Amino acid sequence: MSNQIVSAVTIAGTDPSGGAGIQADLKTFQEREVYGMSVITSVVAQNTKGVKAVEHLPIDFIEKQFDAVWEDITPHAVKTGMIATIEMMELIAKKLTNSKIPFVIDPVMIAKSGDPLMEEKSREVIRDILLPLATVVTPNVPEAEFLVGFSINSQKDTEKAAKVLVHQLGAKAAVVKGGHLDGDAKDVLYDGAQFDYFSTKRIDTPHTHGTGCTFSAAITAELAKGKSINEAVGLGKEFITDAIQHSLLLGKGNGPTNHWGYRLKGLPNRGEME
Ligand SMILES: Nc1ncnc2c1ncn2[C@@H]1O[C@H](COP(=O)(O)OP(=O)(O)OP(=O)(O)O)[C@@H](O)[C@H]1O
Ligand SMILES: Cc1ncc(COP(=O)(O)O)c(N)n1
Repeated sequence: MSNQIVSAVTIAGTDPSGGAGIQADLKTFQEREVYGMSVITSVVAQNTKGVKAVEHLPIDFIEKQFDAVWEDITPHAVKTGMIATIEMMELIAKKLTNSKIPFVIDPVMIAKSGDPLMEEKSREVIRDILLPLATVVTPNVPEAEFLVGFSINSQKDTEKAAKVLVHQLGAKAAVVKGGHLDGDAKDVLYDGAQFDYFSTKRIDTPHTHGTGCTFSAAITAELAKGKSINEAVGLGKEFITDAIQHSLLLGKGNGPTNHWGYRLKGLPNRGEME
């Protein structure tokens, strides 16, 4: 194995309580042995109970962070999470249009707490200007429904949505996550040629704050290492499952996942130990 250091950057909002956003992404990169960097779009006062306030950083300052990373340490992959405004999306499109590195888009729209994280008028813009640049887009069901314009109630709908995300909206591959559907936690990957299914038993827990961020960051880290899309999604799925299985029982609301959960594989979780 070469000793080249693999790096990745996340462009997203913050979570001072550590479970979602930039903080979850950086913890995930670290656990995957990828050097993590970040460009902050919005500072969010939030915790496991919900969002209290949001401040967007000025566009020129977001651009300065972007340039500070890229002029110094070229990342091997990039992901976006919370991008609230049209101006932010236009900046990211300008910066990544000719980029050759894998680009994972987690099209974060509404937090699990129900608080909006993307302005409503921006939703069409992420679809129109960023999706065509994506190596992988990872919507949950409500986000996919908005992007494709029809409701998703079955696996057939999920597959149809994944095809639209690729063939009509221009992503190279799409993972439509089943976290919000009933039954097993089944995610559908479509890469333009075939479907692959990543399914686990649903873990009965309220502690799923930041699951989407963590999953997409793990996929980004594996793409940064040169893994194929299929391998990266499979490894990301294992990582998020262990992180949910061994969640830390922290906070007064929907608690965070455990980014070192994979190291506890096979051991009793904290709930079972009490
Ligand atoms: N209770 C659960 N048990 C097992 N896996 C789950 C559970 N909830 C979510 N997942 C998995 O976690 C990953 C993230 O999916 P989810 O649908 O929760 O994303 P999300 O809604 O975008 O997350 P968030 O907005 O909280 O960051 C997917 O692989 C999904 O299948
Ligand atoms: C900055 C930021 N990005 C993403 C999420 C989504 O996570 P969740 O839906 O679990 O609240 C979040 N809460 N905050």
